Formats: sequence, C-alpha cells, structure tokens
Amino acid sequence: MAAVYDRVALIGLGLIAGSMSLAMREAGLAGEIVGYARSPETRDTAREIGLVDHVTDSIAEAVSGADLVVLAVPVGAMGVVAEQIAPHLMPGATLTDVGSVKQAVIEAVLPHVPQDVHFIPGHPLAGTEHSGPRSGFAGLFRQRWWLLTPPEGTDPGAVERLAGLIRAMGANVEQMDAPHHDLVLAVTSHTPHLIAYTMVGVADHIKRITESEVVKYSAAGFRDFTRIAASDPTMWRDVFLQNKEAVLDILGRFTEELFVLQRAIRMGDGAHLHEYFTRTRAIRRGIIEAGQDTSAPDFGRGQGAPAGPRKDG
Ligand SMILES: NC(=O)c1ccc[n+]([C@@H]2O[C@H](COP(=O)([O-])OP(=O)(O)OC[C@H]3O[C@@H](n4cnc5c(N)ncnc54)[C@H](O)[C@@H]3O)[C@@H](O)[C@H]2O)c1
Ligand SMILES: O=C(O)C(=O)C[C@]1(C(=O)O)C=C[C@@H](O)C=C1
Repeated sequence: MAAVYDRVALIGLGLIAGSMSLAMREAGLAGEIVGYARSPETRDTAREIGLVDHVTDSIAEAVSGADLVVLAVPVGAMGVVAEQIAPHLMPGATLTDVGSVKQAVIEAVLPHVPQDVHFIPGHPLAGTEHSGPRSGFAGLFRQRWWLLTPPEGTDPGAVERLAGLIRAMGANVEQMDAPHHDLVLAVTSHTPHLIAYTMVGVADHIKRITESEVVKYSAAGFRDFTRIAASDPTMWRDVFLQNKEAVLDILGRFTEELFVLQRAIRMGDGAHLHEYFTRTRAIRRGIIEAGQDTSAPDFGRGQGAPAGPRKDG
C-alpha cells in the first residue's frame, strides 16, 4: 500500500507506539518512522531492536518535518510533551495521541497546538498488561476499535487521512465526543481495572492467613485479575487521576450493585442471584454475536508478542 504519511514521529516508545511502528512498517504506511522517548535506556533499546527507522535524542528533531506526530506517553505527560513539541511542528501536520482518557488530554494539549496544525485525539481500544519498547507487536490493533474524538471544526480531510492510516493497521474507526468516550471507557476499561487491582490487593492482604495458597490454587478468574493488575502503574495512576469524575460515577453505581448482591447472598435470595447472572450472561453472548470478541486464536502476534492469555481470552 502507498504511504499515508511521509514522516511519522512517535513520541514515547512503549507498547502502543511500538505496535504502531511495526504495523505501519508491515503495511508500508509511512515513508519514514522516527521515534523519541524521554529515557535514554528506552531510546537505546529501541535502536538495538530497530523498532523505528531512526531514534532521535531530541524531541524537537523527532517532530521536525513530520506530517504525523503521535503522542504515546502516559496521559499525565501529554500536556508537557505538547508544550515541548509545539514550536517545532510543521504547518499542516496532524497531531494525534493514543491516551486512554480524552477530555483531560484535550484540555492539556489543545492550548499548545498551533493554528495550522490539525489536532485529532484518538484511543486504540487494544492493549496488554505489558509495556516498554520490547512489548509491541504488529497485530495489536487488528479487529479492534480505534476511537477518534476530534474537537468541533477539525478539518474532515485530516480526520479521514488519519482514519485511513488506522484502518490500514487493521482497526475499525469510530468518532465520538470526548466526555462520552470517557464515560464509556470508565465502564468498559477503567473501573474493571480498578476492581482487578483491588481484588489482587485483597488476596495480598489475606496471604498471611492462606500462606501461599492464593498463588498455588489460583483459579482462572483470579488469574485473569492478576494479569490486569500487572498493568503499568504509571499509565493507570494517570488514567484514574485524569478520568476522575467518570470513574467515581461508575464506582458509585458499582458499589450500589455490589451491596444489592451482598444482601441477596446474606438473605439466601437465589432467585435474585440467578436472574442477575442470567442477564449478565446475555451481555457476554451479545458481545460475541456482535463479533466484538477478539479473544479468538490467531491474533497476529508477531515476534516480541507477550505470551499468555489476553484479559478477554
Ligand atoms: N497499554 C495499553 O493497554 C494501552 C492501550 C491503549 C492506549 N494506551 C495509552 O497509550 C499511551 C502509552 O501507553 P503504553 O502502554 O504504550 O505505555 P508504555 O509504558 O509502554 O510506553 C510509554 C512510553 O512513554 C515514554 N514517556 C513517558 N513519559 C514521557 C515524557 N514525558 N516524554 C517522552 N516520553 C515519555 C516512556 O519512556 C515509554 O517509552 C498511554 O497514554 C496509555 O493510556 C495504553
Ligand atoms: O487487554 C488489556 O490488557 C487491556 O486492558 C487493554 C485496554 C482495555 O481493554 O481495557 C486497557 C486500556 C486501554 O486504554 C485500552 C485497552
């Protein structure tokens, strides 16, 4: 396929940027891919494994002349990075991000974006518990959603060009407004992660009573929680701090539901529990019928792809 952008600059060289580089390279979507990360160790590793065509030691050099710049750093760092690159962005360039939270990123980045640069925030709904420059793989985005939340008045041509790149990496593109994105993701991703972190924390607290039995007899449900709870602490600290309102809203609703179930268990109300679990099973079946279950066998994991089950596998 013909290149969609001549020079793509990836800022942050972890799971998402690495996977983008490998996916773009596989499909020939970029003339040149340049990368920068704050830590010299990450830059060295990226050079050693040839993750991008060229790793720069200066963030300004990375973005200079790039017609697409991708911010792939923790959401709490987006504003600082935007401020650093702003004077060096090429007129007419597109700036996007891959952050898991959208409204806070827009508030932090938009004030720094020059008038002649198209800012199109985005979020690939794809990931693993692994992070860093060695964790990426070309198939990460295949059959996944990639949400774009362009502010009003964004050039539709620039949005379509970016959407074309994303589709060519194998993902499906949808647009929505940022507050709606943050509420939906609080339900589907952020609060579930918090619950997993909490459950593993509970197991850790009672380990003195159970000795090592929690680890030894780990059933599949708990093992899935531990996979999620192994996700990058910096990334998830930032997600909760930056999507505070929506997560607190969903957490409130979650707690109410939990109390209802707790009461049903105490009262021996089997009918309530059965009816509840029947409803939740229908939701899972609906996801599978809609073709949204991507836990299927061949997920296009290439070299460097993490072993083991996916969260939804
Ligand atoms: N991991 C996932 O499952 C997932 C999925 C979708 C979106 N995201 C989002 O993508 C972004 C990147 O996540 P990731 O999983 O690739 O993280 P990662 O930890 O694998 O990589 C982050 C990279 O950013 C660099 N970095 C951190 N602060 C920086 C700064 N101030 N300046 C320059 N570089 C900096 C780090 O050195 C590292 O190379 C986050 O905003 C996250 O919310 C993650
Ligand atoms: O599979 C995983 O490890 C993930 O948690 C990926 C996951 C999610 O599905 O919640 C996590 C955060 C992102 O912003 C997008 C995707």
